[in-house]
Amino acid sequence: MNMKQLAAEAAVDYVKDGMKVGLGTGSTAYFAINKLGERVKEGLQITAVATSVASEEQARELGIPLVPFAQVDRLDLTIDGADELDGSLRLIKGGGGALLREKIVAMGSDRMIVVADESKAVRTLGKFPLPVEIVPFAWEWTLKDILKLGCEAELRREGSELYKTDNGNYIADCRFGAIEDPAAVAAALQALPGVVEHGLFIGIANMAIVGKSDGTIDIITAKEKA
Ligand SMILES: O=C(CO)[C@H](O)[C@H](O)COP(=O)(O)O
Repeated sequence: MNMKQLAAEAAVDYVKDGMKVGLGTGSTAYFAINKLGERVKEGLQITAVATSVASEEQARELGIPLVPFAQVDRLDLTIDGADELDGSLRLIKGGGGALLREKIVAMGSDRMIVVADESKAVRTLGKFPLPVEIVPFAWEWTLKDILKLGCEAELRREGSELYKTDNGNYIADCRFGAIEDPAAVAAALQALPGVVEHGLFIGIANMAIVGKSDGTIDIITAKEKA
């Protein structure tokens, strides 16, 4: 079994009858949603919300019951991937462009389980360019502000067009190099008016399940959320 699938399916074991579940986005979350679909067909009773149009479509095709946000206050558990994770369960997310919805859903969940293959586990965040969602209005100014924070950054493209998120915004992919102080970078980005959200997830994940090439998994846990 591939490492992403291994991690994703192990995470689905934590989903129990009656839970409200957040569905992540990306190729690892894909395996989790697929497994959840199988378990729903076998009788598992859950409701779910999705973090992207793609995950919503996948869930709908599999018959996973989706609920409008208006009908749910908090989720029990979100399962989502990551582009990088460190030993303190700090994450870089947004490689798939869904970071804003992913952060809203993860922060509205009692628990977040991150699923990843072993290539995502790093000592220091920052090799993967940090995705930052920015509004299209005056994006040139916002990009200049981001560059002043000491990174190299460029707007993500999709073919000849600028990439647009499910929310109609742009993504600036920012190369800070090794991010020694993720909280400081997060605060600096959040202070910029054109920044909608950044892909640093700090103090949000409770557990990571990492699939390894030898067919085993590593589990990294953090303190429960306050
Ligand atoms: O943050 C994400 C999407 O916005 C994904 O979780 C992240 O990019 C990991 O993706 P994959 O599981 O395909 O490697």
